[in-house]
Amino acid sequence: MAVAAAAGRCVGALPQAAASLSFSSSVAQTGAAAFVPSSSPSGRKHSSGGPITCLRTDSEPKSVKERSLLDNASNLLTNLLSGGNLGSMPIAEGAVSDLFARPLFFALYDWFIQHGSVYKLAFGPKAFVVVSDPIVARHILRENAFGYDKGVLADILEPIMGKGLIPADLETWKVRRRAIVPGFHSAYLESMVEVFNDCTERTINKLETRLHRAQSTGEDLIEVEMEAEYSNLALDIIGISVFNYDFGSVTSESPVIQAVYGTLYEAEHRSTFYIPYWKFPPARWLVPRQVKFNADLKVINDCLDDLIRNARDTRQEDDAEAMQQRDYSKVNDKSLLRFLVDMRGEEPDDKQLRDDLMTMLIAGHETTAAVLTWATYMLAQNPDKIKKAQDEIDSVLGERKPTYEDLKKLQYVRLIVAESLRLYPQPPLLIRRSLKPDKLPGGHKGDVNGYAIPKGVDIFISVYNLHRSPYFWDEPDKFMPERFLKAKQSEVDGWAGFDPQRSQGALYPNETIADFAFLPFGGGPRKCVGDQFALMESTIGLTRLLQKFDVQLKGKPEDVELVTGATIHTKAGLWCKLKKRQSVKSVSQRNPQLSTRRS
Ligand code: HEM
Repeated sequence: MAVAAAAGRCVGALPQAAASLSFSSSVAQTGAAAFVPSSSPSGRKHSSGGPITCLRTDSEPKSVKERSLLDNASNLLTNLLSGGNLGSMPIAEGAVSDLFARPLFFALYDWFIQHGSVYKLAFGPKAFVVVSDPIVARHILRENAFGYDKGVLADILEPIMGKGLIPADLETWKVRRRAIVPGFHSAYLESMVEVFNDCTERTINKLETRLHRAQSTGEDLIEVEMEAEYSNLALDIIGISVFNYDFGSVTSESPVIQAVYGTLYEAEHRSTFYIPYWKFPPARWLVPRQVKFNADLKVINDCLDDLIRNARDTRQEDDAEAMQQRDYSKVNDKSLLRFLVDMRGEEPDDKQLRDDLMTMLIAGHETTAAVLTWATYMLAQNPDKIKKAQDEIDSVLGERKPTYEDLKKLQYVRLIVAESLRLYPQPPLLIRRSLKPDKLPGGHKGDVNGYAIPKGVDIFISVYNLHRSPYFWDEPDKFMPERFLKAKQSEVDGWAGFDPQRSQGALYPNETIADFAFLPFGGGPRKCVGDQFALMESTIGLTRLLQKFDVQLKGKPEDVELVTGATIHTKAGLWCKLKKRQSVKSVSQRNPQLSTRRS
């Protein structure tokens, strides 16, 4: 199933009709979308050992002189209605028309370089603050985490995820987070390796079967749309591991799978559309896509309700600690749903459980598919990195599948996943709204007195800007998984620098190591609950692919267009050429350098 294409994913560029109707609320809406930088903003050159390719951009930011009446009117309105300046905070008075000519993400990066790490976006009557600095991000996400909620994002996601962790209000969040986090215990994660391997095996088998068929007609390669393959793989994994339901989407199609993709598509549409017309009750019956969305939601909810009922009927109540000690190799249903239902002392109602499952389905699916897609995209442009990863895989695994212990040794593959998340963070923006007045630190090159923030201000932490910041990364646009092996001294007051020693044994260079300059899974109390899970499944997916195949892009890197919803993905899929790898080297032929380094 060509998911991306079939779903007709929406594009970062915003609908013109909507744009002309209402600009003001649009930024709020689009804030939830991750705006994607295309090629090089402000003439900035992307380099990655090969080009880093993004959307083609057909226009440059407008100078003040070139702004239209609409641009000027919008900026005036902003200053009048949002109280003008937020103290000394720089204002990015962009041209409204810029937004419609190119993805906003470009503009957010340009303004970051122009105005600094914290600036106000002067579009429409509401104030939006864009943060591209680790010191400020650390304040919002960790030091004053409970001074903020999810704001716009929660508004958009609530109809789909209800009171699931992502959009949940603080009270609900505290209760559910306390219940869900213990579910990702080490015995569970270890047992999931088998699920990751089994699901990946289906994808590999499918590709090998296609390749054999091609070989019988004299071809030595196949062309595969990898984004769709990864999307199916991630869906199968999340179904089995979270609620013990096998979508079987790698090999088949079903109404439930269609409904899941339909719902994901709608979530994305809502995050990129200007006017929340779906809040207008008759839209439910009058707008065909809303009719379809509600039908899709019913299919999924019915399916989840069945699974919840079944789990309740077979409940075996136990303490969380006792469940964490279970011998998971003997447990039949290892899913998170089983854990949540069996746990003594937690009695969530069916609606809450359904919201939790739906949240995890959405949070854990597209993100993983996206990181695998961009890792493949970057690797395909860097054959030397493929070779290095394959040497590591051969050395650690030979031809067998990875175990939990092996994952620790597959360091280079894990760093490829991390580096792909640095260049293509999923989601590229974290969204918050201040619940009370706050004072943000000035951050690097900002006001030493900081910035006062009134209650109700919407904040976008641009993870994309953070991850590509020239102030915190050397050669920020270059694909260099090796970068994470070296410590980086800080030259910035208030930032502790990058130091792998700070979190020894971590599966990936986390926010502690990078002191919030690298936030692949967020940071603070609302950090991703599935970070280890996601890192492990992505590492296994990539390892198995590289173990079996050599990968090239089908077309030119620059032809792969980026679009965004909640994640950065491709407009027309990631078409690759897969060739069978020559058989794996024997142990004695392993790359001596690699063996030496490991010993
Ligand atoms: C590569 C894959 C993934 C990436 C890049 C990713 C990224 C993130 C990020 C950045 C956040 C923080 C959002 C914020 O602060 O606003 C988050 C939250 C979350 N993620 Fe993930 N995630 C991934 C996979 C998963 C998986 C596999 C699951 C579940 C099985 C999951 C479940 C969640 C949940 C429930 C939250 C909300 C946590 C809370 O608010 O307490 N994610 N994720």
